Amino acid sequence: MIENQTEMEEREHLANIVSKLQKALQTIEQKISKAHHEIMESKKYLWENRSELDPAETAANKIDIMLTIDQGEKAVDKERRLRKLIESPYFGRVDFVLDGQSRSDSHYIGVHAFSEEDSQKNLIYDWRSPVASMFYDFEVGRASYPSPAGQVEGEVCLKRQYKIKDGVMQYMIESSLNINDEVLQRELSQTSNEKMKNIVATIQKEQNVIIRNEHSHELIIQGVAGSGKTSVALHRVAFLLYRSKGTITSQNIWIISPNKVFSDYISNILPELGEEKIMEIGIEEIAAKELDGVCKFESFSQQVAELAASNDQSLIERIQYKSGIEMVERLDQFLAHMSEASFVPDDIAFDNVHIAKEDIMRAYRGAANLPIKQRLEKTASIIAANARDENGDKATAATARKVKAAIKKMFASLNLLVIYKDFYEYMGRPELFKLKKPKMLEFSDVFPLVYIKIHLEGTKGFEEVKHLLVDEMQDYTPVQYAVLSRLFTCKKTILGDCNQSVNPYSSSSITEIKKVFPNAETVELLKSYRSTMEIIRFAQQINPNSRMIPIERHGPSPEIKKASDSSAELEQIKKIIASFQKSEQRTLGIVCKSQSQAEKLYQEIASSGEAVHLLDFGSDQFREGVIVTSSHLAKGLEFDQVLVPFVDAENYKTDMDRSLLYIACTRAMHMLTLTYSGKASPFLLQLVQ
Ligand SMILES: Nc1ncnc2c1ncn2[C@@H]1O[C@H](COP(=O)(O)OP(=O)(O)OP(=O)(O)O)[C@@H](O)[C@H]1O
Repeated sequence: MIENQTEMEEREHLANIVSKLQKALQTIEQKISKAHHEIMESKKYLWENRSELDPAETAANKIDIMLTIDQGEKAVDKERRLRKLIESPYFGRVDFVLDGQSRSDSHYIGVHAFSEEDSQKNLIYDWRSPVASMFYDFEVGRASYPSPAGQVEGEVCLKRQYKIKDGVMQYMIESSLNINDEVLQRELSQTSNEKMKNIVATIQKEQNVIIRNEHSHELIIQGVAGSGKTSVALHRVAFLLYRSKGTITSQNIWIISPNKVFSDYISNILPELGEEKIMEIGIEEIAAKELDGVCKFESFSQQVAELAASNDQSLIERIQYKSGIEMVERLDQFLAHMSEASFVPDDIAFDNVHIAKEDIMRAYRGAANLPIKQRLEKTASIIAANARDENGDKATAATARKVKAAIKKMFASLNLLVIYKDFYEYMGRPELFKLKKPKMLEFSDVFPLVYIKIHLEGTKGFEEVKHLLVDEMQDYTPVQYAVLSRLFTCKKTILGDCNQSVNPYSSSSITEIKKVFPNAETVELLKSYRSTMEIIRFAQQINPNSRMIPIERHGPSPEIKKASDSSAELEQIKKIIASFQKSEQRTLGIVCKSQSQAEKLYQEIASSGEAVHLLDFGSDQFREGVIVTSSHLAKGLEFDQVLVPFVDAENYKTDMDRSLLYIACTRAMHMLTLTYSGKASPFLLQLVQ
């Protein structure tokens, strides 16, 4: 017999669960208040009796207080989960009959688990539990889920989806093959807001495989724009935290985030899923830490801005040379050469101590697996420890020190910048090393230099990190990956889209990334969930390489508006803003090619009294309303409506411009408009009638 078969029965079941959740909430609130009272009382007791208590008693009381605080914090955490469940206890249900049995068991699936206190019966299963995987992976029919004893086989005899808001069921859908789509459609047609949403209720099968992958040491996710890469990666973190409770905490999972606005945008997901935020770090922070005291460097965004503003061929050549996969090989070849050629031993003869250069070389060769500075240190220590005078007596401490110093001087130069310059001499390309200013590197030199530094000095790395997420993988070069692989030896999830590079001269393809991580597993996501079919088809004309498969969701066709001149274009932009302000939509992104264009346009719009926000590299928050920004900063974000201004032939003409235009257009969920004056960009030729 199937329990809660009719909608009426489901509503009763829901009311029953909500009432149990409320009862559990009351109990936990009482616990919290009791813990609070106990802490206050214990502190009062400690204070009032401070002169009579001996140190052991004081310490014991303090430990008691700490334990109560710890229990209180756990209770507060539980309270938060219960409140969330009361709003929406579950979103799915699978009824499963185990092979060999006749009775089915119902499993209601929610963001968190909930069980009855007395009976310990599971009333709601966590979406990450093994049994819940069937909800994402199977329709009605044969199914299985993993268990410690092996795969559990059986039959799903019922699958339902629910939308419950504020404890009230808004709709309930019986599963058939395309039901998933219907719920998904409803979710996708909603307006955006300033934070990324969780997708637990509608995770797709191909996404679920990635989320639950526990075996890959490196997992590379290549996904088209809007395919849910970032969402999936964050749900994967929540899954890994659930599976590794007790061994990994959110402090052990780090994300290399492209900028602070993006970090803010995604910051909600893990707390919504009942986990704490993970640690984040920017690639430039990593470089700054490694190059502290060595030199300063320009930022990646400065490099992108420079390229977007000019077509400096020698700069492009410098960047391309340092961004290819061959760069790692070249550096390895140079480092192997340098560590041998730069060490020129000589015979030592002082204080009656004689050491042959062959012995010094032998010791140096014996320490070949160490970074150069440590290798020299070890060579010097071994030779000094074995140094004997003419009588066969051990060298004195003072002589040993002199021996050590002499050996270290046998290495040509340990100055990092000198060695880096030598690299280009060795390659016969000295013109490729150009400082931005004295002691200020171009961005493309930063990671080759860090790579050399690691070989020279070694690194402690980031041992506390047990899993690393790298988003926007296409924007990192093979040398950057080679550095990351040395600094972070942990498991990694690397995600991005090779069609969304903000700097095609330094972008990496999957093949290149895989050369650094040869054992990585690669998965591809082709279905795009963010934008309507009309927007996706439009974006595909701009970038014909894109293999996006749109999901069947429709909206207005993107519009290209021509203005007679730039001031008429500005008027058009203001009109679009005005009609957005009157609509139900919550976010309008005005996405310019460069940050300087965004700043200028922002000033022009703001000066006419419009409420607009400028997002720049100093911003740390994504907001609702009208936002003016650049493609570079908008990457990873999304807006209900996108307006791309200045799409004229002068502004959008290079490969890099094409990539930036594609990124801008694929930020739109429901509506897209492009404006220009003069001649349209060649990328719009097929689109402008
Ligand atoms: N299974 C899903 N159910 C509901 N919404 C989804 C699902 N997968 C993705 N989405 C939605 O699609 C949009 C794009 O997701 P996300 O930003 O994670 O994609 P992305 O691949 O990282 O995009 P991009 O590379 O273009 O920045 C978001 O609004 C997300 O909520």
